[in-house]
This record gives sequence, structure tokens and C-alpha cells, in this order.
Amino acid sequence: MSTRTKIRFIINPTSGTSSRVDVEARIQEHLDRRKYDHSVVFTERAGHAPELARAAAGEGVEIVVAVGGDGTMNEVARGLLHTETALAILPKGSGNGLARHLGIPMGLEGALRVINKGKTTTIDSGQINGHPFFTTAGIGFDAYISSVFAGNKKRGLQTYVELVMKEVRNYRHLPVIASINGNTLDTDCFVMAFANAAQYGNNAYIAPAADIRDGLLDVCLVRRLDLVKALNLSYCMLTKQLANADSAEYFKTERVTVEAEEEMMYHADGEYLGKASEFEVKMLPLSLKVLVP
Ligand SMILES: Nc1ncnc2c1ncn2[C@@H]1O[C@H](COP(=O)(O)OP(=O)(O)OP(=O)(O)O)[C@@H](O)[C@H]1O
Repeated sequence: MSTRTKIRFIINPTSGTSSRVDVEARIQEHLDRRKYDHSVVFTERAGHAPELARAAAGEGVEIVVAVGGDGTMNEVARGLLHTETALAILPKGSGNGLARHLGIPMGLEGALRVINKGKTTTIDSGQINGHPFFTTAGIGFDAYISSVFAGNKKRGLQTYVELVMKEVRNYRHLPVIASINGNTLDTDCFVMAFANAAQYGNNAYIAPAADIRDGLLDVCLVRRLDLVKALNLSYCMLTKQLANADSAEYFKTERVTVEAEEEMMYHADGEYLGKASEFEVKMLPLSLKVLVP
């Protein structure tokens, strides 16, 4: 019987720019095949990866690799929650928030080297209205941007920044009542972001001090925003200074509930999830095994 570790690559063929052939060839070339017994499957549609990941865990595959961006990572990781199967990431998207947080190299070859070493740890995950997230979730402006970005054919950081700068003028804060750490906050909300990892992706740090193993959400509240504050916030995000920015407030907590006067948009890991007027956001401590450098 083979003593090699079973590993399965789940590839989203629609994410990123490298072709199927490229990725499979790189895996063949750089994966340590004395150590690993590998298989490769491709997703056929959105929402397919959680099924593929759950099936792999059920078959006793020890490591499942999400090959794609944060959307694919979220779907694969969702299927592996609370199992003994570890998630690995070959980043192929434009944001790659979890891979960057964990220090996984952005190139396929470097990321495969991390897989070859095979070092694992366990991280927290979050839930927003029952939907799992691993980097960030949010209500308000960041979810609105996710909804516009989802319908945008062009990807990448520049498109994203252009979109934020254009839309910041069109989006308005809404009144909410939030319960954080047992304290009730009656406030305006332009955006409330819930961070498990430190960044949204693309090295935009929403919660520079976030610890992905502490069982706590880092909550960032921006009550109101105008263009000048938006520029300041963007600068602070890219320079890891958001925790000290005047226009944002920070809390660490296990659970948050929010009641909004009007329905607000929400997202998980950048995937737009629709609108709701009540939210429950909580942590699932140490719920996912992952491969790390
Ligand atoms: N075979 C497929 N056909 C169409 N959509 C897919 C398929 N497989 C996965 N998806 C969907 O593609 C979406 C985008 O994937 P992902 O975020 O990984 O790539 P990306 O958009 O290129 O990356 P980024 O968001 O970092 O720019 C996911 O939410 C997933 O549901």
C-alpha cells in the first residue's frame, strides 16, 4: 500500500490568467511526488468546489488544494471545515487575501514548495448569517463594492481602486444598532468589516493586528465617509495604519449582532451575498487545518 500522502488539487479554470495546462504542468513539475499521491479535478460551475472538497475529505484525502482566488479558497475551505483534511492554496486570483495573510508565495512554484514541506496549523473561521468566511466579511460599502465588482469583467487592483473611488460618492451610510462585547451601539454605518485575517487581499490591511488563531473577530466600523476620508482610509489600509486612523473605530469580540433600519448588503470573502436587515457574525475558533510556510 502507498504510504504517500493523498493530495487533491481543485482548480477553478475560470480564475486568474494562467491556463489549465500551465497549472497542471507546474504541479507535475514541482510537486514532490515521492511524498504525495496527487489527483486533479476542475470545478464545472460556481458552488461546485464545496462538494468536491467535502467528497475529498470523505475519501480520506489528507490535503485539498484550492487553485484560484479567494472565491475558490472560500468554497474549498467551506467543504473542509471541522474535518481532518487540510486546506492548501495555490493563489491564482487577484486578491488572494488568505494566502497573503498566511505568507504563502504568490507564484505557483513558491506555493508548491510550501505544499512540499507539508507544515500544518489550525486557524479560526467566521460566519456571517451562517455563511463561512476566512479572510473578511462585511456589511455596507465593502459589500456594495463586491456586488459591483462581481458584475465587472475587468479584475485586478487598479479596477478595484477605480471602482472604490467612483462609488464612494454614490454610497450613503445607514443607521444601525450593533451589539459588540455586550455593549449596544446606536450608530451610522458606512461600512462594518469583520476580519479574521489581517487583509482584504492585495495587501489592503483592514485589520493589521488580526490574529487568525485567537478566536476573535476584529471589527472595523466606519460611521460616515467622504472622499477626503476615503483617501486617508485607503492610505492607512495600504500602510497598515488603519487601527490608528481617525475615521475608523476598532473592536475585538467573539460575536456581533447588527440590526439595520433598512436592508444592507453583505459579503463573505468578497463574495456578494445579498441584502438583510439583521446580522449575526461569529467566530468558529480553530475550525480549519491549513498548510503554511
Ligand atoms: N467552473 C466554473 N465556472 C464558473 N464559475 C466558477 C467555476 N468554478 C468556480 N467558479 C466561481 O468563480 C468565482 C471567482 O473565483 P475566484 O475568486 O477564485 O477567482 P477570481 O475572481 O479570478 O479571483 P479574484 O476574486 O481574486 O479576482 C467563485 O466565486 C466561484 O464560485
